Amino acid sequence: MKITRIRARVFEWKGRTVPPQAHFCANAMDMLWSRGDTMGTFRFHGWTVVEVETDDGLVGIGNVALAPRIAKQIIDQYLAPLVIGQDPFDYEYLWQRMYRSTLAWGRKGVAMAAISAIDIALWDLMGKATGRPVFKLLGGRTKEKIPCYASKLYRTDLADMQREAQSYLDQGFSAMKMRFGYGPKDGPAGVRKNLDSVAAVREVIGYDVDLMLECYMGWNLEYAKRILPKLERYEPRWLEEPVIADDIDGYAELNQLTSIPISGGEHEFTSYGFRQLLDKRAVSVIQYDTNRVGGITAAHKVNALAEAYSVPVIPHAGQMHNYHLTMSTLASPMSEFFPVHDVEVGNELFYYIFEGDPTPQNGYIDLDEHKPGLGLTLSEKYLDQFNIIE
Ligand SMILES: O=C(O)[C@H](O)[C@H](O)[C@@H](O)CO
Ligand SMILES: [Mg+2]
Repeated sequence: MKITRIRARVFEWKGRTVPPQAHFCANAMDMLWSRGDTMGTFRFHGWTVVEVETDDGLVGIGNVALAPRIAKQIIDQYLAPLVIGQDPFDYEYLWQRMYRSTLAWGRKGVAMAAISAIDIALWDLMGKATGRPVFKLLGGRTKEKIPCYASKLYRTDLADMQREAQSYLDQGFSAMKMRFGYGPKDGPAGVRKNLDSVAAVREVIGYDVDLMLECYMGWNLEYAKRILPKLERYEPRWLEEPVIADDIDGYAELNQLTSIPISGGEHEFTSYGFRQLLDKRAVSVIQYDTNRVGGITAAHKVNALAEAYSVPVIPHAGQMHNYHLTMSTLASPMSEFFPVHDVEVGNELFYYIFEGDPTPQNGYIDLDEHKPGLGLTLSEKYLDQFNIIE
């Protein structure tokens, strides 16, 4: 089988979106003196869909959500020429070819996200060519079904957050993740508001349900050191991205500070990046996203590393490209799940572009072992609500 074409299209949402609310999620831009919508630069209202076509008519599907227009340019101008004419089963060679040819400016960020999209498509192709789901090519079924945690609970009015938390309990979830809305710039009053939001959710869900806390890089080391001890009483499953991804020593200091596990990795790339996090004991939970980290080829390597360090892998975002990694290794105990709702931050846009993602039943999802490849198709339902850039 030979690759004949790489088609990268940018899907830009033009449909209705939920207007941003102040303080709905702390983030790295909050550190800067700016007013208005600081989450604006962290919206995923565009997504690049990659289709790898072959000479026997099979088409593999990959995706990338980080800087989709730039990712498309990198794919079209640099990566496609490296893989066209090649055999998708030479995926390690092709991964090295894409990685080493862009090392001078790639390695992390959008170049690695672009490589991820092509790599995911290669694995989809290998599954389709062998008639097996991708997880059966990686390690097979390690779980009867995959536990998942409901992930939204953006910082809004506490009563609304309590109603949302209750709705996840009613759907059978026994784990959920909430977002903090305040950080260093908001002072002691912001600390109080952060603590009040955790108390409010705990009041509804009790302590027999896992609660994860998301900072999305919106704090700094000094602030995190002050608030962490105050959070211990709420027994969080983990505290996520308290500092920026480059502050690995800050992560390591926080991870040793209290009983609260520190998680991260959705903004880290390749097995080299995760080796650093693991060697420094910087995280107690690894959260790469397969459409960023280097695709399935890189994620599979990180899973092996994590297993050797006994650090669990709970990939960012759920979505099919991550579910196959979780199903195929004991190192990954569960998945994130973004509830389906109107387009807001944009993580949920995945459901408007693709069909095939499993719907949770009572807090679990399962993968169909009779569906070859990733098990995704492009949805026709919302095409009129996208501008598509060929
Ligand atoms: O862990 C997550 O789900 C991410 O940090 C979210 O995608 C981010 O958008 C903040 O909610
Ligand atoms: Mg996160």
